[in-house]
Amino acid sequence: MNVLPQGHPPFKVGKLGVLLINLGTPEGTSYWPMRRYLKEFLSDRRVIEVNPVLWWVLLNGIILSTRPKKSGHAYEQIWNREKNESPLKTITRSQAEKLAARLADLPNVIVDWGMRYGLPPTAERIQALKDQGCDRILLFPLYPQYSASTTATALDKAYDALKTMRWQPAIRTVPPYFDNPAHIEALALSLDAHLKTLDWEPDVILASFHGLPKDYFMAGDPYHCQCMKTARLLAERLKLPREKLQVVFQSRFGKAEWLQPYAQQTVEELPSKGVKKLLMITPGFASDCVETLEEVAIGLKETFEEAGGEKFSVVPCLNDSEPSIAMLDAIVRNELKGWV
Ligand SMILES: C=CC1=C(C)c2cc3[nH]c(cc4nc(cc5[nH]c(cc1n2)c(C)c5CCC(=O)O)C(CCC(=O)O)=C4C)c(C)c3C=C
Ligand SMILES: [Fe+2]
Ligand SMILES: [Fe+2]
Repeated sequence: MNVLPQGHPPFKVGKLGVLLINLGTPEGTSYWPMRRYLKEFLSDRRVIEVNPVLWWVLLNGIILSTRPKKSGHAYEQIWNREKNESPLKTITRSQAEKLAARLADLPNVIVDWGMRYGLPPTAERIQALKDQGCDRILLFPLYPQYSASTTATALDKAYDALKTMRWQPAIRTVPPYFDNPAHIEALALSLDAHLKTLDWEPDVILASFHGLPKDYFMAGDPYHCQCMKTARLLAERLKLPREKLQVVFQSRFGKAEWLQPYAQQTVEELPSKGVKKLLMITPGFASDCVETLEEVAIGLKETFEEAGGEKFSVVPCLNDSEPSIAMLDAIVRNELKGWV
């Protein structure tokens, strides 16, 4: 125990924090919670890079009056009613809890989780770790592939919080893990396990990643290349022929060109090319969310069936599965070297 001179302010040190940071999610599906979430998200200059004055007018004049209703409807379909929260939040919390249990043999490690947008805020969780005596913190943005619109903004937000601290903890950040063997292995195990639950063999497996405006790619964002590499390594690991595992990009927002091929268009065209049995996997999402559970599992299923497809299934994201927690555990232990 520290013996402090009289009048010395109390402090705690000697612990190590691991903070999982996910994107964030609305607190409810009705207009105001949806609007609050979308406003914070879509006001981020890392996400929307268009002219700020023009964007302010568009966002406040049009998007925030129409999008909350549309998105709220999508969240309604997938809401975790038992906990009254979005699945992204339920899953991220569980990932942190299970990771903490896996790391229990490491003395002094505290695992926590926070969100870039909404609750719990990253700043609050960094402060909570600091208050518990974490003088070293490993920040772990839960995005396998790096993008300025996800990884960088999550870290910016953490640095904003550090800027306000008199006594900052030492910081490490987890690099993107798109090609980490533990990640590829977890994806392969989950795809294999899912295939075993089907009584049919897919004609094609579509790996669907969240899209990004093409301009961001042209400006040097490595996201596209990292997605392609994840898909290639997964196909190689499973010894799948090249044409069996195809890459598409989903969730296009707005009218600008995004990374192609578009998921919606590809899924619509596949049945006319003889693909009647389709399996989808979403290796860019660490946790199931509205984009995988509603857009893919509900929306793209409908698209495929309406276009003449017969069988459709989606592999769940890695979530809090055993292979996923084993992967997080391996990544964290590697990044903590020299600290533990
Ligand atoms: C221009 C807008 C957007 C960019 C760029 C963008 C990049 C991007 N997003 C993810 C991961 C997720 N996005 C999610 C939801 C979501 N994304 C956008 C817009 C952009 N994303 C919006 C408006 C929304 C909200 C839902 C909607 O209104 O459609 C989510 C899900 C969150 C949840 O609560 O479930 C994730 C995850 C990545 C990986 C990415 C860039 C590579
Ligand atoms: Fe997004
Ligand atoms: Fe590339």
